[in-house]
Amino acid sequence: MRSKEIVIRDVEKTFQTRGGAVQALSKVNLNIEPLSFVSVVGPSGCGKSTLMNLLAGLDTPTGGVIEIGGERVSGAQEGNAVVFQRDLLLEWRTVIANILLPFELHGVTWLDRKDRTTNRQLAEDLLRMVGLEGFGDKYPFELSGGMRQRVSICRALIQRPTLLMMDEPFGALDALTREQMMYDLLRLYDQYKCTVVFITHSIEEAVFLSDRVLVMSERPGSVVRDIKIQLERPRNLSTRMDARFLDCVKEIRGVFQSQGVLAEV
Ligand SMILES: Nc1ncnc2c1ncn2[C@@H]1O[C@H](COP(=O)(O)OP(=O)(O)OP(=O)(O)O)[C@@H](O)[C@H]1O
Repeated sequence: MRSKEIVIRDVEKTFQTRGGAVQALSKVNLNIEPLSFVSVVGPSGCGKSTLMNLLAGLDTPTGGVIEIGGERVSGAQEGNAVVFQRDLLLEWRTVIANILLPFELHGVTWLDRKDRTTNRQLAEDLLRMVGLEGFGDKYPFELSGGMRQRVSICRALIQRPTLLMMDEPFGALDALTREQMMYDLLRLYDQYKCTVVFITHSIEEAVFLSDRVLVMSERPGSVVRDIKIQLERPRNLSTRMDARFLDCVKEIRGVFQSQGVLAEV
């Protein structure tokens, strides 16, 4: 399956809570090109996860429409994969069995010997790509936080998604692991080409990874700046010293400062 254009038109989301209505999103308008890597940054609580949940079909907008390849999103769609901040691995399954879970959920028979061999090979290839060769028979509790998140990324990619959505996937990791995960993710993106929508609090991470960074306002969130990142790929350590990288980071900081989200002491 091929990645398709995403169109988000006048999308709004209001939650009805016991304390009253909470408007999370206000008139979000966006087009996302197939195969692009788009990051979303914004202040805490501005509606980033809400937007991703709507895109993933895990919730429905209270206004506007989201279309993927011209079809209105209504419910989880084939070809979509989501990685959350918490890895959500099943503790009683080995690493390989966790990665192969989507096949079982989609009804591919576990007993089919040929599928089983091919899929296991795919899982092992992915593990090798994220530096976890030989860890297939371990259990999640035997892995570090970074290793666990690598496994959950493998589980998403084994489905060969056309749209990969990642909600703060490195948010719970230490700084060094987080940096390594960025390099790993770019390698995987290069190999497993698909559209990526990536939510992060880190401006540097967003600029380093993306073709485009969308900056959201405070709640009710909407897109207040759409920045094209014109840094060639493959990106590496020296990209982070590039004047254009630093300019983009500065521009995004400037947006937050002008909104009063970031203040200097
Ligand atoms: N299911 C829900 N019911 C009620 N309110 C909700 C629900 N989900 C989110 N909200 C509210 O919507 C707003 C946006 O939440 P959301 O989680 O999308 O923000 P976010 O930008 O992802 O935040 P963070 O960066 O802190 O993770 C918040 O005020 C939140 O309290």
